[in-house]
Amino acid sequence: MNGKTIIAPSVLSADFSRLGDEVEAVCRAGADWIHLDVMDGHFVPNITFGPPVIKAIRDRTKKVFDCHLMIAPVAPYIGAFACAGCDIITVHVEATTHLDRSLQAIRDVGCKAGVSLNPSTPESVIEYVLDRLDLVLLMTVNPGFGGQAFIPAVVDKVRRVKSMIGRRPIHIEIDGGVTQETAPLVSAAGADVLVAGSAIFKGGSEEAYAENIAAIRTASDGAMMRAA
Ligand SMILES: O=C(CO)[C@H](O)[C@H](O)COP(=O)(O)O
Ligand SMILES: [Fe+2]
Repeated sequence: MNGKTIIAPSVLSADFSRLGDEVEAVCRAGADWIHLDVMDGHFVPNITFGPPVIKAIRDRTKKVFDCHLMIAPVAPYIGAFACAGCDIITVHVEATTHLDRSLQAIRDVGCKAGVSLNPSTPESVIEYVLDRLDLVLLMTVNPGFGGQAFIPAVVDKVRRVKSMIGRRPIHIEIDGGVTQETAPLVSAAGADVLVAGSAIFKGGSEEAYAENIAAIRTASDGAMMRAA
């Protein structure tokens, strides 16, 4: 995709006791999308929230709800996440036996379809589903927790995915350990959507969120322009 970096704060690092207010604050602070990390304690060793919580915060903003499903099985729940108000639904290739069917099911409920790859998963798994995809999410940490260190080996995978998708209108999203230091690495390699949790919610105030978002945006937009 061409243009400016899309910043998608992960509410995993927000204050859950004030989740609706946090969503409003980070939107006012400059968020483009809201990234929602759904974890089941089975596919990943952590549990977060599901459709009722997403539905409860849906009316706090009109911004895109970017839902990252770290659950297995995932197919039976796609309809519930669409009804809760998600705009993009991303499934892990490692969590679905029938990736093609899951992606089609996401589009059938009117959402954009994404696939996520763990750091060790080769990009070849998406070769035959490119026409069913709106977004590829490349994990730069092992999924399950916020605040982990960025895995630099994935930068090469970003370049390969960029080359695979060619001129198709598919977003490349990076998730895990994104900071103003690591953002330029993936933006230069072709990523256009950056998820960040701890690097955006640090500071705990709307002013801090605005500064944190601006720092990542400046670093990534600069790298994207230099690479163009
Ligand atoms: O999917 C995720 C973890 O599985 C989160 O989106 C990700 O870790 C964001 O948190 P941080 O920016 O703190 O790494
Ligand atoms: Fe995520």
